[in-house]
Amino acid sequence: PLPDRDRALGPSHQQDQSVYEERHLRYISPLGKGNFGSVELCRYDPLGDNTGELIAVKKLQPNKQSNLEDFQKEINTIRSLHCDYIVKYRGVCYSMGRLSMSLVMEYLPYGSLIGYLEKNRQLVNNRRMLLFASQICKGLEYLQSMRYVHRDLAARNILVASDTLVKIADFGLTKIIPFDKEYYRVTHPGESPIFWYAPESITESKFSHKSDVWSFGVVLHELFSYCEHNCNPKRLYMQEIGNDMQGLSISMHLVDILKDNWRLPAPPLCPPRVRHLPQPYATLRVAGSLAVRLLDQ
Ligand SMILES: C=CCCn1cc(-c2nc(Nc3ccc(C4CCNCC4)cc3)nc3[nH]ccc23)cn1
Repeated sequence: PLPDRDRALGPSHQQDQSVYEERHLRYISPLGKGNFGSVELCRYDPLGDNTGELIAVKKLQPNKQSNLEDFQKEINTIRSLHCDYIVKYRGVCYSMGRLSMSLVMEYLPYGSLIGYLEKNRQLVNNRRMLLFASQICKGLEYLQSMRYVHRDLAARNILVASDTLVKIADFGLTKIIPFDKEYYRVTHPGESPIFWYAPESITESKFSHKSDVWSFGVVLHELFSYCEHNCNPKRLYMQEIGNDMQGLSISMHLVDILKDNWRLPAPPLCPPRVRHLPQPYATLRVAGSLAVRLLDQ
């Protein structure tokens, strides 16, 4: 491609580009589905010569129960986040005469952590796994410093920027904790990823920094299971709950076994020093420093 100086949009202009014109957006391929929308790979090519940058564009799913208001909250959330371990906001693209809008983000070439671990299992050793875990910790710690609760932390929502960098993505369920409280209570649980939820999130719809730390624990399990689909959290919990549903809802069965202190079994390949992490670490700072200390061993 042309050297930066010859491109109409210099790197600095591209960096703080905030409005993308739909007419210069070239659709390339689908990237995935998130909360409230689908994400596509596009090239923003104002010169029309294929030298434009690759971007990830999240479009609002028109039919789903989501609405433009929630999507705008998601855009405001991601726009306010500036952290190496959180996917970067690039701007917005209006269409249908500002009636509809899309969220433009940096494109992370390696995709979600699930696909990456399944494909690169040999490449990723425990040291690399702990590096990823410490990066997710740092991203979550930054979110906590901004009084955000992510509420949907799971390997499917972690993206891989390179062989040594992962980032937290998809802020569709993220909420700000009110200044006078320690938690956020959700009114409409919607389609909840209950197998990543802390007990109080299931029983009282309460979400806090501590419930995000619980979900981080489930992500650690996914990491050290290499995201193998036959030992993902949902499958392991459903096996433990058994098929004797006795009419009780799955979430009530799940809360029962958690209250009986049943926990996801440590993955077979999980190194002993990670297996016996002190339970439960109260804050991410502890979790993060644990991961870093384990790295240095
Ligand atoms: C967060 C999860 C829910 C929503 N979501 C977000 C994205 C997303 N993806 C990517 N890159 C990407 C790169 C390659 C592949 C491929 C596809 C074909 N098969 C192999 C893997 C997939 C994704 N960059 C992004 N930037 C901002 C968002 C975003 C995708 N889904």
